[in-house]
Amino acid sequence: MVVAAALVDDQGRILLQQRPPGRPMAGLWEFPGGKIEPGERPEAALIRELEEELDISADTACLSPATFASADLEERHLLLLLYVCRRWRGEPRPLHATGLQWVRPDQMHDLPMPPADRPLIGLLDALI
Ligand SMILES: Nc1nc2c([nH]c(=O)n2[C@H]2C[C@H](O)[C@@H](COP(=O)(O)OP(=O)(O)OP(=O)(O)O)O2)c(=O)[nH]1
Repeated sequence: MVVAAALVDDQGRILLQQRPPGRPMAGLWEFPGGKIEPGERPEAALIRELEEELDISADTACLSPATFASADLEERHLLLLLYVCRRWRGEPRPLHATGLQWVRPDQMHDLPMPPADRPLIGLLDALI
């Protein structure tokens, strides 16, 4: 079970981060987030991941459940809960990622992204 955020800026662009070398799916552009730890609430996990990965602070009230992805991932099954977040404190910095970029949903079709993320693009386009 993974939580991830579509951080949306005032131009309707979404922040993607590039997975670093040496890890599964290296080089692919993903939504910031990560695994929920045992006993952790999903929103708390996402707030923690946003701090760890981007050095930003978000409040639970600003995390809107948007959609989810369900996909087979090698020997496991991935359930990815995607939240939309339009308000946070701080300027995102790539603490874990190779890079960051702000993109409109329609631009995501041209980016290498994890396969599970593909069905989320159209939904985000309609939501934002
Ligand atoms: N964060 C994120 N993970 C995604 C996306 N799409 C997708 O298939 N995944 C997969 C990749 C990984 O198998 C899993 C996330 O696990 P991860 O290893 O990146 O998470 P983590 O930050 O908790 O890392 P760690 O504890 O294993 O170091 O979800 C996405 O858009 N964002």
